[in-house]
Amino acid sequence: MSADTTPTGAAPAGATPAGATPAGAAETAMADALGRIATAGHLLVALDFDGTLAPEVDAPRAARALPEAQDAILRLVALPDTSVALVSGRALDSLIEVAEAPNTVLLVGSHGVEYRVDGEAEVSLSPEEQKLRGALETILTETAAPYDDVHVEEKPAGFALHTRLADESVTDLVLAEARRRVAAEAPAATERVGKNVLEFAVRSASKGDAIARLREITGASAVFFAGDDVTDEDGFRALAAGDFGLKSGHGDTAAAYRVAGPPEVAHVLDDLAELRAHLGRS
Ligand SMILES: O=P(O)(O)OC[C@H]1O[C@H](O[C@H]2O[C@H](CO)[C@@H](O)[C@H](O)[C@H]2O)[C@H](O)[C@@H](O)[C@@H]1O
Repeated sequence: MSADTTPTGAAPAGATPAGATPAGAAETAMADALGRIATAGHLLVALDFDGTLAPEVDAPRAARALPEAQDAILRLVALPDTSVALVSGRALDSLIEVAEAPNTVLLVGSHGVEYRVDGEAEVSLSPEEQKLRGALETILTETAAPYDDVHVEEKPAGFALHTRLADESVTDLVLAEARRRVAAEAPAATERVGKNVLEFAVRSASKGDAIARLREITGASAVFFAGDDVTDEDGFRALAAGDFGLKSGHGDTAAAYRVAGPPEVAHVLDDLAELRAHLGRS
């Protein structure tokens, strides 16, 4: 395998393998597992976007998948009995803008709230959800307003507070104030924590729900899922025996395998596309 793995260990999905296995053994175990999943009867390749396909950048609209990752996705989605899905925390419109993916790639936005699976997607909120979303908008825009380096991202079912550009003391203040007001004024909201982002939403769907739904829609016999952030852990926990979970970067994880970041994820996808194109399927 050409992927430059940072071997934090290999273990069944659901385990936390960090540091459990010597470097060479982990790399071999990962190569073996990739070889096995490449032969799945119907393979679903589900991929997080930011921090997995695309390196992190300060402006969310500027994020793009690495060219090698984009190329591997196009090769995978062109293979028979192979589905590719992007499973992102971004609003679907934002994902469509940055991912530049063909229509054959399935898209899941807002951590499992929005789907582009068969035609146009639309999120229709109930009156109660609209009211809750309105309360969240007020709370988060008022909380961010005093700070130039904090911005609010609008999503169909919620809002995200971005603090990447703020210093630590401002970040601490803003997050505490947002949580205090949401607890008091919008307690039904779902909180999601990510890298320099705190989101509140009116729906509690997760990437685990998305993996389960995509597995059903595609009829996949095995799932490959790669992600980097806290919310991707729901996706890793939805994997089963015979699936393949790949963590991008540092942090505790339920994924069985880990690489250093987006360039290494792209190498693994390249290997997977190559293997699946040339191996028979089971
Ligand atoms: O599930 P993902 O596809 O990983 O989306 C998670 C969040 O990604 C975006 O924010 C993150 O990436 C930005 C661009 O690199 C970065 O500036 C920000 O600090 C990160 O949190 C997106 O803006 C969010 O809506 C997603 O929830």
